[in-house]
Amino acid sequence: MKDLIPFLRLSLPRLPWFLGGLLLAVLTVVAATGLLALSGWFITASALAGAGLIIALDVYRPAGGIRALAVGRTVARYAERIVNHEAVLRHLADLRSWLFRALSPLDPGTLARFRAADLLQRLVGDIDTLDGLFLRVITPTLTAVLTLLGGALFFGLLAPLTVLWVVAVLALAGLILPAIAVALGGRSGEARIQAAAQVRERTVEGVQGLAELRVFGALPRQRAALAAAERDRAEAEIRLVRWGALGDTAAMLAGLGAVWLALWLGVGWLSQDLVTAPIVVLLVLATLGLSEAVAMLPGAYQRLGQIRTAAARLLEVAHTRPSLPEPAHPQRPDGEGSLTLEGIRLRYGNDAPWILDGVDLNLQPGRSVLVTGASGAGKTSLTAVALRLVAPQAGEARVCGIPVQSMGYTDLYDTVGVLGQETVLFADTVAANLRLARPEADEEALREALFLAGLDDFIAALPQGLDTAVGEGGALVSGGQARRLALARLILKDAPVVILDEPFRGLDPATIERLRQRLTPWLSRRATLVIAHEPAMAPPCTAHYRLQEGRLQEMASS
Ligand SMILES: Nc1ncnc2c1ncn2[C@@H]1O[C@H](COP(=O)(O)OP(=O)(O)OP(=O)(O)O)[C@@H](O)[C@H]1O
Repeated sequence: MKDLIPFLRLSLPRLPWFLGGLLLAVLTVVAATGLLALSGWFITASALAGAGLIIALDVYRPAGGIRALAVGRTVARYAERIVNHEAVLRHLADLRSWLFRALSPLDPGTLARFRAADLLQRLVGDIDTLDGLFLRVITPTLTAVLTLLGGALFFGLLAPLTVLWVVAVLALAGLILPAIAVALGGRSGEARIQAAAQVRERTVEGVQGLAELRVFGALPRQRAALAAAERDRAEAEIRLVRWGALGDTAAMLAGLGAVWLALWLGVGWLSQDLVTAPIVVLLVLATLGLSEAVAMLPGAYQRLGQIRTAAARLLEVAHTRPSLPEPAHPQRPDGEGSLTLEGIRLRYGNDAPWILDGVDLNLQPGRSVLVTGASGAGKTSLTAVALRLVAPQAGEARVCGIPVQSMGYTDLYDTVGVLGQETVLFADTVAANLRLARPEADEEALREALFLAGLDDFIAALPQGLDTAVGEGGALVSGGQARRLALARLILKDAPVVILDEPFRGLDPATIERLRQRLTPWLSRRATLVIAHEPAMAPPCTAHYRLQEGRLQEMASS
């Protein structure tokens, strides 16, 4: 149950909404019960008055009460639905931004522990499951407790105290049945959540890799795996529904038991002249109304298993810490941008070979260094050290003279601009994708950046120009254009230190030559590290090193 406590704490900002919803839920049950009881009392009293057994009967007040309760019940039910759903939807939105905030500082290595589709399931499906915590568990439980207490008070005032046995039967059913429901539904609920995650993973991967699956004839296997995951989910769901139906039946039987008890007690008191016949009918029907509050509980608690599993899955993400957390007292960079690496030694695992084995590098404003090397030589790992995405076993990376581990991520990424191997374009316009780097950039700044990235002609030829949509991941532009859009975005950022990892990958020689010329003046004002397989695939640099066996060998410098 302790997995649910953080979510109760997170719901506190929405407490007024939840309390309002609870109040309305109680009002709904009270109005429904009151309507049933008062109608029964009124019909019985009227019948007795008709038979001459009651001499004077005020018909106006009970009739008015019945009308008020009938209208009140409908209005309260409607308002309860609106308020409770508003409360839960706001709370779920809070949870999504809470989880996203927990995810955002995670470095790629830590994030890679979760599969993308699984994260999506946690952000969407698991958070949605938590709506049951308030709508189905907490609010109905408190409603049942409050209405039973109210019922006990009301019964106690009207009839001998032995009537409390009736409430006790309902309260006992409200305790025992949910406990049984939790025990029976727990495993199925957990299985349902795991199976739903499987279904989402298979579906997302299947859609993402559709072309590959089709080309390699693997679609039938993917379909079979998806069908198996769907079967598991359906089986878990059916088990849950079965237990739910059983719980509902048990709750109904307990309610009927309480009604029979009320009738039995009432008839006994009637024969002793302790109560009148209309009051007996009122007690019996009020018991029937109160049993409704208990009837909701088994079904709700039988879903608690999946709510708990979803909560645990969310906490797993929320408790994940980046392997290189933010420093407690970050140092702010000032002065000119520079990047230095000193004695860097890096390997991925204790027994793994050294990828970087004593790397020194010094980048000052106006100095650009090209690092070439074979595939797998460790070039990208070098940039990862500079960006504090991995921690080297020895040595230190400094930006503006400050060790990168002492800098906050925001300051680090404000100072060091990166064009990584993989860049992401959002399903938005060219302008919006560029303004990600500088939201306040005017059109002239956007066009200047596009010119430096060699995209001016391309954009000028588009009917919608800067407002052209690029599609998800840049699907509506070519690979080379997408890469240059990412380059233009980096240029717009105007960071004093720049890392370009294979900036000209996928470009033709003529475009490369144009970019080399345009980028040279821009790069000359900053400290630049360029990674490429060969010098022809990089802008002109002041020094050229080759990364081999974990060390940098100087090839040329000017
Ligand atoms: N997160 C990681 N965990 C384990 N090994 C890794 C990780 N990242 C890189 N490696 C390994 O480190 C070595 C260097 O990888 P890196 O990506 O730095 O090479 P690269 O020179 O950039 O290669 P390429 O030119 O092909 O991009 C490779 O053998 C790679 O498998």
